[in-house]
Amino acid sequence: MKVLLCGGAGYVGSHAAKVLMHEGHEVWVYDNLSEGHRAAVPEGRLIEGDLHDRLALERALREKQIEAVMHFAASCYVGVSVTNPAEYYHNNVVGTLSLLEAMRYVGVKRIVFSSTCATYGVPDVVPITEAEKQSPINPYGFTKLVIEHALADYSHAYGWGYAALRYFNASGAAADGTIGEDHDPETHLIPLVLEVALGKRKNVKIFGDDYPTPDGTCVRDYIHVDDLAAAHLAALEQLEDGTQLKLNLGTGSGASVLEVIEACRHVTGHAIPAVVAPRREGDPPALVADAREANRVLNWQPQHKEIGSIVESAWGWHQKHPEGYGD
Ligand SMILES: O=c1ccn([C@@H]2O[C@H](COP(=O)(O)OP(=O)(O)O[C@H]3O[C@H](CO)[C@@H](O)[C@H](O)[C@H]3O)[C@@H](O)[C@H]2O)c(=O)[nH]1
Repeated sequence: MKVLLCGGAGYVGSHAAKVLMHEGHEVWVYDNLSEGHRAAVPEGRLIEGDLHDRLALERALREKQIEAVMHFAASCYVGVSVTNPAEYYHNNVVGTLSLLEAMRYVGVKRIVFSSTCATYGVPDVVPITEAEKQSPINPYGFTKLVIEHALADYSHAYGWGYAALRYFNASGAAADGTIGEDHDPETHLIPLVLEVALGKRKNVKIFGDDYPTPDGTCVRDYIHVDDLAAAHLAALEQLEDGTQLKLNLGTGSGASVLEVIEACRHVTGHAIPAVVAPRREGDPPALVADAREANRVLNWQPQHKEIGSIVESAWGWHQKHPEGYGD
């Protein structure tokens, strides 16, 4: 299938591109990437452009005869979304509507959308099923939920087939060490902890140790980025007119901030000093997926089930690329 990956030079998108190409799909990456991230895009597959440039998107869809879109491009920091919501509504809502309009004009009716467990807010029941109420507690989660609603409406009105994949915490790096996680600025826990191991930071801050969790620190469901990529492929292959998939992508088990730091100490052999800091605004105490629906519908199982193996793959990338993509 001919597939356009919006934001395909980013962390999850680049891993999905690799998996799709491996399975014989024709991949095009549409991205307004930074110089260094060119290394994350397969040779000759890049179309440079902005999500807000609807005409450029239409051109890409038409010229490459795209049959389906995967949409990864978004601002994705929970904390920043609280302090700078304007950026989040602009990029994640306005930008995505521009993409959906371009698809509508050109007649592309299949989309796999990167949604998030942040759409659930503070869940009533953990592990979280897809039946949980969606009541985000930060702007990031709201912007993703808005698009989930738009897709349901587009599917109903225009017959689109879509999958909203609610990622839990994407982590790890490709097994061959060629691509990995490099955000600017970096705010994600695992890369930050590994930067301490690399000597790039003095210590890691633990954002709150007084949460109602077993050790007082926040619990998250860390899912390997290659497992996310495999789920995208499976979802793409299921899309038909009117398909509506809303699925949690997680492993089904959680790790606390302290457990992640401990796993990093074990894998790297470094002491990794940690200091307790105040809670970060917008953080729910525990987010763990009930991923049985995705396992069933996509016939998909995560291969990495332990935080240790996820950290190992991330450490492989960080050791080889201490400056990330170098920009
Ligand atoms: O220096 C740090 C960074 C993070 N944390 C904690 O570590 C956990 C994980 O944080 P982070 O890696 O920033 O991920 P989340 O805030 O959980 O958000 C990620 O996971 C979401 C789903 O929950 C995705 O949708 C977002 O895109 C992605 O940023 C949270 O409890 C943070 O409070 C720290 O204690 N210290």
